[in-house]
Amino acid sequence: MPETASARTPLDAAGRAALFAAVSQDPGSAKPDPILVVDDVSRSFGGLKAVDVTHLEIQRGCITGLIGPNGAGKTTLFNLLTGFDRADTGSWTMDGEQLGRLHPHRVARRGVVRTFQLTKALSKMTVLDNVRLGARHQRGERIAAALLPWTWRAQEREITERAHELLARFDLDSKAGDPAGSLSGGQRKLLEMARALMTDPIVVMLDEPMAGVNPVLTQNLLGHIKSLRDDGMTVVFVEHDMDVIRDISDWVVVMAQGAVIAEAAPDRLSGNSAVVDAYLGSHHDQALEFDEDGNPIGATAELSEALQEAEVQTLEAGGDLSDPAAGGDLSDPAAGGDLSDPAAGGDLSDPAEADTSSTPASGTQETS
Ligand SMILES: Nc1ncnc2c1ncn2[C@@H]1O[C@H](COP(=O)(O)OP(=O)(O)OP(=O)(O)O)[C@@H](O)[C@H]1O
Repeated sequence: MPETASARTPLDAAGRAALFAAVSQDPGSAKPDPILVVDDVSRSFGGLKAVDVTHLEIQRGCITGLIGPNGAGKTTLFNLLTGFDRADTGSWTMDGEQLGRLHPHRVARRGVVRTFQLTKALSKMTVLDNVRLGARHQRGERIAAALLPWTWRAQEREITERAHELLARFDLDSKAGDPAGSLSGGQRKLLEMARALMTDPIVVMLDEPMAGVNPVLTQNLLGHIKSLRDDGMTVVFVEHDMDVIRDISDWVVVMAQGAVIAEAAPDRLSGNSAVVDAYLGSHHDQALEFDEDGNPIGATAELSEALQEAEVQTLEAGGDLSDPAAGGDLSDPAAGGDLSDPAAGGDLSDPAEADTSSTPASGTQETS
């Protein structure tokens, strides 16, 4: 049996920062105490190599954010590591033990669980039963146990008690008897987390836990994710919102086109040229998108955020944004800045050289 997460002492913020102080930003960088280690994992769909990760180490007891443009391979990597899909090549270990090619419930028994981008709550089943389902295959598979009613009855009782505890933890206890389909999007995310915790996991992988969640519940969810780390668990999560990434990640891994292309502490991300290149590269032929108030949305928001960060870092580093002739206004899409040619506006991959100052509108909103 794996060591349970609750048996481990969590690190405080200073301890976590110290852990990463000497870690390099190179893709695949070594961590002081990796819990998950991935080697040469690849997965293709037809001619498309969705995942092609040479080496990746996930630090124990911390929150690692996994970011990357749409289609970068983040969900596919989650699927591979948790047994929901089969890798073409490669291996990965948890605490030195091979996890590759195990079925999801066996991966869960080794202590690695995941949640899904689209929540899988069975809508007609009660909230309580959905959480109880998380305990499937936990211990009840053994034939001897199944033949002894008092054994499984005791186990059923334990499972129900644990499910109630978790529902209380995630503020869902009052909904225990309701059909899961009646929950809001955010409450379903909480339900997913409660279900994932039924096996007392060591590593929790959350696929876009904030997607579709209203801002009030987002804060609540963030608190819950931090509490997993406080309980000694290792968390890996996929997220698009950079504010969320900065708020809760101890370390960030960046994927693009299937590969890990960079790693960094969250406050160093925007200064990483590979990261800015990946976002620019992936969006160069997409139309920019704004809501009716002119605020960037979707991929455009990610791009805008990366560029604004580059701008801030340039200023902090004593750079000069004052020469309008040198570049378009990349921080204010409403001004009609042309993102098509980074070279024309200074090198955005290098904040020290970037010039993101204002110019008159050029009129285009295409990045191609
Ligand atoms: N079952 C599948 N069949 C065919 N192609 C797939 C399949 N699953 C994923 N892909 C493709 O693999 C690539 C990586 O997809 P994946 O969903 O892992 O990316 P992602 O980084 O999670 O993207 P997003 O942020 O949009 O969720 C994409 O081009 C996707 O279309």
